[in-house]
Amino acid sequence: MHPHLKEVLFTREQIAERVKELAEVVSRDYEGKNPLVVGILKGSIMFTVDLLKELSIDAEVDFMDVTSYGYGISSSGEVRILKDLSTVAHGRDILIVEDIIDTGNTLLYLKKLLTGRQAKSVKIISLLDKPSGRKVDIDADYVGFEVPDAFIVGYGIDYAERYRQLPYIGVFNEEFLIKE
Ligand SMILES: O=P(O)(O)OC[C@H]1O[C@H](OP(=O)(O)OP(=O)(O)O)[C@H](O)[C@@H]1O
Ligand code: HPA
Ligand SMILES: [Mg+2]
Repeated sequence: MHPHLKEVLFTREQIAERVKELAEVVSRDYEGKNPLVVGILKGSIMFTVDLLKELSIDAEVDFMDVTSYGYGISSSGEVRILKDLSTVAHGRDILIVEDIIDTGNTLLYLKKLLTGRQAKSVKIISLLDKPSGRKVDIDADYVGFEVPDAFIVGYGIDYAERYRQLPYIGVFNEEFLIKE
């Protein structure tokens, strides 16, 4: 385990197994459709790629880069678009792929934005859900695991841009917070 982590919550193997299960459910639900799978950068990089590999249906992929945390461990509340979709959302079945829902600010913003562009449907899949963090009323349609009230890192998820490359998911040890 990385020395800046307090504990590992999900191993590489547990994540792979859960991603496979989620992909089976998604493939069943989108049978005969050609969804636009939208990975939200940067946190969902690993989940988006691993999920795509397990889908048994045709799908297209695109990415949006949005951010609201910057270098801290609490949401600024303001969601900023750093990169928009390259694909037209109008009329598409969109599946937003997130790594974690915490306050819900990011997903509420994205769901409103894409619904406003007249997507045919907008659903959300999030690998992790932290219900204790929620500040706005939004939930994912598909969730991999619930996580406790702690700052999570690994498998794409960062603190101050670090730890994204870890193949497992764990709790960040706040003794290693960067002090300004
Ligand atoms: O439910 P919320 O409180 O909005 O938090 C969830 C979002 O916050 C993180 O993104 P971040 O802004 O850190 O960008 P990043 O993915 O590039 O790290 C995470 O990847 C989610 O997108
Ligand atoms: O627990 C978290 N860890 C990392 N990034 C996050 N963004 C929202 N919640 C988290
Ligand atoms: Mg982040």
